[in-house]
Amino acid sequence: MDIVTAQEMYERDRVAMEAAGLDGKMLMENAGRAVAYDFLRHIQKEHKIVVLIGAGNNGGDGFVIARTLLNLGYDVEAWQVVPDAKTTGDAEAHKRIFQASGHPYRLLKSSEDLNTSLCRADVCIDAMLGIGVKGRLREPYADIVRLCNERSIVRLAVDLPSGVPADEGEEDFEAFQAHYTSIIEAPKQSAFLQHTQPYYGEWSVVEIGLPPKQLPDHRRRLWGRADVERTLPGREAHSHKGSHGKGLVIGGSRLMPGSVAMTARAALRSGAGLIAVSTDSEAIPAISPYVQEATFVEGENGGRVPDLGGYDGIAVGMGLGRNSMQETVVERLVREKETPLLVDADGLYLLKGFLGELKNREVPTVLTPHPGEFAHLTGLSIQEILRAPFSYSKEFAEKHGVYLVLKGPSTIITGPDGEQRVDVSGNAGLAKGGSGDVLSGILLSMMMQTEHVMDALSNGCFLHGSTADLLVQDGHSKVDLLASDVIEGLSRTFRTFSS
Ligand SMILES: NC(=O)C1=CN([C@@H]2O[C@H](COP(=O)(O)OP(=O)(O)OC[C@H]3O[C@@H](n4cnc5c(N)ncnc54)[C@H](OP(=O)(O)O)[C@@H]3O)[C@@H](O)[C@H]2O)[C@@H](O)CC1
Ligand SMILES: [K+]
Repeated sequence: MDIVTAQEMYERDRVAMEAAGLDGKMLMENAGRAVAYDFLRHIQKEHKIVVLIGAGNNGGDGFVIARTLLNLGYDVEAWQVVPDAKTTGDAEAHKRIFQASGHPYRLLKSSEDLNTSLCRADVCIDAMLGIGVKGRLREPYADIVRLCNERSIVRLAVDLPSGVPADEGEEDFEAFQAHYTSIIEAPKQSAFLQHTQPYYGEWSVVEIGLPPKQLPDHRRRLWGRADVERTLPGREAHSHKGSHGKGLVIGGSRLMPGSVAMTARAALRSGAGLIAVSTDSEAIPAISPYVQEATFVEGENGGRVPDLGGYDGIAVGMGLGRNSMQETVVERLVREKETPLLVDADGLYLLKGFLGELKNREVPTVLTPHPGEFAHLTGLSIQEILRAPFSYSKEFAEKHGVYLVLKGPSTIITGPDGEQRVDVSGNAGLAKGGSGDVLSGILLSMMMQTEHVMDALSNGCFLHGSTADLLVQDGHSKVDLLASDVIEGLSRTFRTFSS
């Protein structure tokens, strides 16, 4: 499913109209009806429903929604919150159809009148502003949004909660706080940002009849279960351990043996054929009982860099430490040109001095920062990154020729050519030490089993997050879930794909 900016959404509508001969009124009818039927899951016949209608096309959708619900026998009061002269074009045409169907609407004169209606209502549908919003809400919208947010009422939003910008980059706004949003045709960037996503509540997407084959490909999409089903590699009957990749995990230290142990075990649990661990010799006794299947290479302790030949993939950085000897290891790995490399945690910290050399690598380099680590790599603040993660990821990945996995509740995976995928699986149970180490192991394993790196990374993120989701549905809670539980839970997720 594509993720769009406001501009890209307008472009899609334009293409649908030009290439397929659809017109704006038709699309509005499709949108309003699809949203109205989508809302039926959240409303009941005895509910009193208020539909708030703005001046633009989002308001036009509101007239279609109100008419559809009234035709179905629901108790609906339609409120146009702007003077009549403000509604024009397709929205005005649908207002006429609404009236011709025998339905009256109310015009907002004062917010007290509306407040009286809201006091009696059970459900409020926000069809005031959608992707056309610019800047902070003006009156009367700001006042109405405050009234709605204060009331204990079911709040449903059409396309976007009014006031929420469609695109990333905007921080100064006030908005309708929806319990549920019915998004038209494609989710907008703001459905995935930490500061805007909470305004959507739960959401899903309704289809309005745009011709999929003619639409521009903006190369930014949500990666879901169906995509994983399509691209996850199977296991051939005649395969052997060498067929699924021989990986090297470099990291861990005497005081931090667990991280690298989890990476190695997660890689094996997600299908890697062989895993070697290069670590401080003093850490080996702590790691080996946890991953009996791994072999060991005496590692960077004392400045020794392990022999890097013969591996299909290398992951470095988990529990590695940050001193000059470890920096030498990272430097050498960056200059090594034959093996795909994944860099995480301390490895990212040490990588900063060698960013300029990444472009020279001839095989994939994958960086897996959380926003704090990405801030260190870019010199930006965490807040700046969270405000515009799509743009900063794209800029960085293209500039350095790397794959970037920016971790978070919505993980953004960006390729060196700027393609982006978003994974929203997972839950707050993953906000614990060790989660990143486990993800690195899964990603290393996926990279060794799938030639298409974007698919490997997207699938790896999905396996990690959806395992955590499965575990909190059955057996665990978000409080007690440990990163190591996710490793052991991977088998359950794989079994859901086994056919
Ligand atoms: N064919 C299509 O395109 C389809 C579009 N569809 C639907 O249309 C929606 C997009 O419609 P849109 O472009 O008319 O924008 P919309 O969100 O209604 O807002 C425009 C109004 O907002 C006002 N306004 C702006 N900022 C403001 C502020 N800060 N505070 C207060 N007011 C502000 C602005 O006023 P102005 O600045 O012009 O005075 C103008 O009146 C989209 O989300 C989807 O729901 C579907 O029907 C499918 C087909
Ligand atoms: K809205």
